[in-house]
Amino acid sequence: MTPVASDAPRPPRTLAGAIWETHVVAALDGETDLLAVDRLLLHERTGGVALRSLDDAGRTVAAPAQVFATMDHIVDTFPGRSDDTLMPTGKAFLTAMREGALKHGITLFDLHDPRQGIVHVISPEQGIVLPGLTLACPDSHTCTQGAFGAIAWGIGSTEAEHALATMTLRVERPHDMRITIDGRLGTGVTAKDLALHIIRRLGSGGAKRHIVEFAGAAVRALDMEARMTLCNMATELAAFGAIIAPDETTFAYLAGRPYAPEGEMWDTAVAHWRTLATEDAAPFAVEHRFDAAEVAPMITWGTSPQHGMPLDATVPAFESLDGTTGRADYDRAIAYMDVTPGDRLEGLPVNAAFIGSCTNSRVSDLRRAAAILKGRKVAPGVRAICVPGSTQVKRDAEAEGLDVIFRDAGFEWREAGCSMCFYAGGESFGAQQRVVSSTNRNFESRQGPGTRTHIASPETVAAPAIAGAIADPRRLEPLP
Ligand SMILES: CC(C)[C@H](C(=O)O)[C@@H](O)C(=O)O
Ligand code: SF4
Repeated sequence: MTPVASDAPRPPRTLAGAIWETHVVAALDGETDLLAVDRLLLHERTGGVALRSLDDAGRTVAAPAQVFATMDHIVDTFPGRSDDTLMPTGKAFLTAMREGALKHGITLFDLHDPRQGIVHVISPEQGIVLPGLTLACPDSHTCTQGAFGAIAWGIGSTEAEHALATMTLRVERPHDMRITIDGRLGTGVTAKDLALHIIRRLGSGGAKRHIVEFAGAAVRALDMEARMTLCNMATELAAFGAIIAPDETTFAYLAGRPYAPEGEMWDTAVAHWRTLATEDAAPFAVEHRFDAAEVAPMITWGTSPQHGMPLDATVPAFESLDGTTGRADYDRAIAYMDVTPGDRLEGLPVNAAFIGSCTNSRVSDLRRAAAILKGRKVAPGVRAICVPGSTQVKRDAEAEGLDVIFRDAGFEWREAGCSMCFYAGGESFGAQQRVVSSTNRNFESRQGPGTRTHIASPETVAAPAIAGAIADPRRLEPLP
């Protein structure tokens, strides 16, 4: 028999393209594939709704062992927390999640479970996300988990219901984008600063319908927690997903995690994971290149993550934004944030500082903030809060004594959850309050009606907490 076309050399593939291909169950119409989903993650804010609706339709969960759920978005994070939510009318979400998980045999990391925490923090921590997998979750920051070399993307509740019932999803094939970051980040410059730098340049819609592969020497040099911060912020580029090729850093992080393979299975898995990389000459629809040496500590001045600026710069004039923000949006952002074009942000008094969220609440984030807080005190009148991303992070931080540093400085030390990253938790800083925050979104009223949010790295949040005004962590008053 004449050999068929499969003997023809296969065109080179991108990392995301290769993982995608191995998960196609059926090519549907046009650009849409039916994709196998290896892991489905749920949280109480959207997951309970999906489970209820599945029940109402008389369907069951296809593969409960591949579905994991947590309580994070609306849980009480006050010390010694109640078994409840601070969100008015929120109780129903918790109940639906609990009942649904129990009924369908889904593993739930409930309140008071040592594995509880923000979904994108606990999945890596537990070894649920692994290189080469597809992972979906009804939450927009799911691309955080692409840091492990997985295709991880956010879905809606209706899609979550479909995935629960079939472990497949209809997905429009995203395009490949590569963002290469050459060189090395400077001292005191973090993955968060890098992300804000990229978003400022490409705009908040800059990666729409793309899977962004982060590559280059500066990315290889990041530890897993920093890689997660970078991939997390790809959501603010409107990316479908973000991905980083797995390497020794990835394998070292995953080894021994509860749901990671063990023994011979681990060796087989790592041998496969080592093959997961973009092939030479694989085509990308879009390529961007950045020089890590040009990245400075960043902070946002406006109401979109694309409104970033170097911490020591001045609030940009409209004309300098190169068309990424329209005039009306610019004027509105300036008015809402009560900042003045041409002025520095440094020295602007703040009312609160928040360290937390799936972007920057892992132990390395808390460690770096604590290094600034050690021996110092939060300025009078500033409300300072630290919310570890998971109960495990909290315990690890406490084992190192970080909680003592935060508390001695005058920070509240909370239980794990999304907390004041967004208002749905039911707690707010208040109208016109200026907050520096290690979170990912500075939208109007994101942290409560009228609250003004400046996003930055944990160290750039710690410094204003001490100074009482926006301040550069590299230039704080020296300790006596
Ligand atoms: C509530 C949830 C669906 C939402 C999201 O999808 O991202 C939240 O996590 C957020 O960060 O705004
Ligand atoms: S920490 Fe914030 S951004 Fe992350 S999942 Fe929770 S609410 Fe969304």
